[in-house]
Amino acid sequence: MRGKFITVEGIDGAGKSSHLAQLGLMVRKGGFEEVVTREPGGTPLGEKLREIVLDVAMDPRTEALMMFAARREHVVRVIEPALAAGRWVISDRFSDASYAYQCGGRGLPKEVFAALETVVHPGLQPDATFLFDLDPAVAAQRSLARNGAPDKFEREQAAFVQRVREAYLERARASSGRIHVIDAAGTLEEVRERVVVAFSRAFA
Ligand SMILES: Nc1ncnc2c1ncn2[C@@H]1O[C@H](COP(=O)(O)OP(=O)(O)O)[C@@H](O)[C@H]1O
Ligand SMILES: Cc1cn([C@H]2C[C@H](O)[C@@H](COP(=O)(O)OP(=O)(O)O)O2)c(=O)[nH]c1=O
Repeated sequence: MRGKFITVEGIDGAGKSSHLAQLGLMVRKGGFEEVVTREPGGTPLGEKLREIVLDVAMDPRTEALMMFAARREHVVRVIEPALAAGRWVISDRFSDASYAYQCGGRGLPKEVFAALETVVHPGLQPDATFLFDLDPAVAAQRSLARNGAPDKFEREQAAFVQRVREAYLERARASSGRIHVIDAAGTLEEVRERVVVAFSRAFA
């Protein structure tokens, strides 16, 4: 049987990566094998593209094309083969991130985004997406506490992050059956409980 495709989304610092292990655990409890991956990245070429796109300032369409170029490799070499083999794929971000960051954040026209989706992953959408929603000010605090220099997106102004958050929520309203919004405020344990509930609901 074909595996399920799960994605996690949210503004930087919302806390989504902290729950990948929990999602993997729940997949295994269900008797399936999981593959945990990320975007941009997930393949050798995708990781090289990631280094550039998270570092260099560029035209919004160039940025979108690089995200989708990395995504094409990821879909063809990792996601589709794993799903076909019955594995469940858990990806830290996918196309909803392009909608939120490139359309919401950078103002990329939605028709351009829709065209790229059609070219890059026709007929493929996640079976369930968990959107970690958090006040940008709290997310910024969490990011500050994390080690490492901030990348190009993490250096963006508050207004950019606010637009990204709103675009995510707008997409969640339009795809309410697929996108499960998780309140990411509170302790790790409180959020983890919400993840367990949302996962059970998604795959009931
Ligand atoms: N509920 C939480 N409360 C406090 N700190 C958190 C919480 N969730 C995550 N963190 C911390 O915030 C930082 C960002 O979390 P992370 O999962 O990497 O976010 P994201 O993947 O969404 O950018 C990490 O240092 C993480 O340990
Ligand atoms: C997948 C994707 C990510 N991004 C951005 C969002 C993030 O700021 C950045 C990398 O995501 P992420 O791996 O979540 O960053 P971190 O490891 O620092 O938590 O790329 C886009 O702008 N468009 C996309 O399509």
